[in-house]
Amino acid sequence: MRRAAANSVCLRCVHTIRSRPLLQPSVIPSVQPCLDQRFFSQRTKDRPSRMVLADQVHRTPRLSRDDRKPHRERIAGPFAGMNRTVANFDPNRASTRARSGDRKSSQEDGRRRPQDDRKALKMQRALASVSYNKRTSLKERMQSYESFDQFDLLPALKTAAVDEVFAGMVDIRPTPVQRLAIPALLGQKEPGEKRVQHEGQSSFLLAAETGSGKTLAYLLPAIDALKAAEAQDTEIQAYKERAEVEKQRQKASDFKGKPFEEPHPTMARPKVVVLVPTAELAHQVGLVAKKLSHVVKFKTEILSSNLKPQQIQRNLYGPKGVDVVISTPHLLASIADSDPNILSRVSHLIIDEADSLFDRSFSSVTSSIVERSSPSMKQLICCSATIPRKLNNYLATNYPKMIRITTPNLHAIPRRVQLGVIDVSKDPYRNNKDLACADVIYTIGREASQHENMIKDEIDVRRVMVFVNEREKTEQVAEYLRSKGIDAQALHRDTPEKRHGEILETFTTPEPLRIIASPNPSRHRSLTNVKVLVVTDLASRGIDTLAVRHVILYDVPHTTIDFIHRLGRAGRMGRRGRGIVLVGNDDRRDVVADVKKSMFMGQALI
Ligand SMILES: Nc1ncnc2c1ncn2[C@@H]1O[C@H](COP(=O)(O)OP(=O)(O)OP(=O)(O)O)[C@@H](O)[C@H]1O
Repeated sequence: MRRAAANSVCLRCVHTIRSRPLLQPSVIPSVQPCLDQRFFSQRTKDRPSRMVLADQVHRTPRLSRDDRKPHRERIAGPFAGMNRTVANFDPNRASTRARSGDRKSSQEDGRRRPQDDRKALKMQRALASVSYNKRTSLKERMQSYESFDQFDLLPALKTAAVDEVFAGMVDIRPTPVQRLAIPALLGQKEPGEKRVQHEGQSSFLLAAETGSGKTLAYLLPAIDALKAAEAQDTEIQAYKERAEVEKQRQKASDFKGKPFEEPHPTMARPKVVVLVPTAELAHQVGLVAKKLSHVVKFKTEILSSNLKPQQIQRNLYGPKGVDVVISTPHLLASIADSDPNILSRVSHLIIDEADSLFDRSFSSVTSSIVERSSPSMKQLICCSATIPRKLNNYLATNYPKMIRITTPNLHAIPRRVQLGVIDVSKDPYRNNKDLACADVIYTIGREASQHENMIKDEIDVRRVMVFVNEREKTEQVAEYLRSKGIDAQALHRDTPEKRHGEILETFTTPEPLRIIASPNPSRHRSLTNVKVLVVTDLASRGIDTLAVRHVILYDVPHTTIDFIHRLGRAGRMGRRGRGIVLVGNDDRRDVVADVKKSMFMGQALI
């Protein structure tokens, strides 16, 4: 039977022959010249008795001309053109100067970089630049710290990070910003070495790409310093001793006195203060701090405008004291107005999203907190994924000795995030951005259902964020999407604060989201496997949307800074992501083209 089957094999089809490894050419009487002769000659010569592992797995096989075309290019729709191996920007857009510069540089000096022709971005000049030499030298420095064990942190703090923050994760290594920042903030020179204590005040800038683990990079050394100071604080030690004596006394069966109610010396006097621009971010950073405090004992309070004044009062002035406060600047400044001593013990002041907090709407209030904390402050840490030129100049003027820690990929959107551009002025959208947006979301849903992960009757749900420039637009777009059967919610500053956390939770939880597949799909058109959040920049900064793979930029962002933060909600912590920009007639196509080009080249935005 096998012989008969072998004779009938189409000899042009190598796959068929390969899929029958027992088939030998000797049993095929009519071997045609179109067969891959090497395949057969090798098999007859060596006749391996068992399968052997390929030794050229690292090499991409040479493909035939047709196969070389990337898969994405062949599909129509919003994702067409992604995953390219060549850039699809127009080479004619390069300025004549840049083109001649290119030629000259390649002729005269092969090592010289070609001229940067991203004209539209140059006009904006929003971001401060970091030289490429600096970026390369950083890469070398980062190699040295390969595990959290090499940091001179309290052992309990390392355990807390691994067991609580990274619970369930394997092969945990510090991220680039953690490799650079943790030793610098600790005062540690080499891996495994003990730190050198610095006297006086020092300031740091932590600048690293979105989703790169900046929160732990500043929290771990700050908590470490907090615990070290606590161990040396005679007032706190004396309090602990009194509390212990009282505890033993109360354990006695004949105890009749009052319980120990002496307020802790740290009551309303935190040592670590983290300032963030939004209540949502305060909550997120607070959760990380609370996870650490499960192992290393310290008290964290999250102050946000969601809380009633009585609650804030109770939390800050509770008898157990407070070590770490995470707050928005306005709220903390208003508390400091009524209790000027609240900032009197601050040793570590961290300004997360520093470019926002030193921007117009926040700068005076942020500066007032810096000033009030200054007498006791040991470290001022400014942290951001984007350093605008304005902030750069401000810091250079006010903190000339600031230690600047920047990662090699600062201001670059990771290459694992792909950018697709849809021209909504063309068919089939004809300037209907809403329709284009719904179409993209349906494509995401369809694509997901093609490799659906069906567990019992459940299906995986994709989470998509849609960014708009104006808050009115969030409701409008969400309503349109809902009318098309898409599960969309809007979030903006006027959304009741209590609902913010609830709405965001779907997008911030890293757990896979599954829903029960309906056995009788509704006759109305509806998309069940995608959840959409239409939002303004309220959710573009810091919010850790690990599960989001798709970001739709409904409006073209005003600056490269907004591009970085909005696209930064996808592709976090080494994951892959996709951004889709909807470009209309009134939008800056040149800016979008430059951003796309930069992303393709892996260059920093400027
Ligand atoms: N060393 C690590 N290994 C794996 N995951 C990590 C590591 N450090 C942090 N993470 C996780 O990475 C995610 C992103 O971290 P984080 O929110 O600190 O990023 P970020 O740099 O502050 O981003 P953004 O600029 O957007 O605010 C979090 O879920 C965090 O738990």
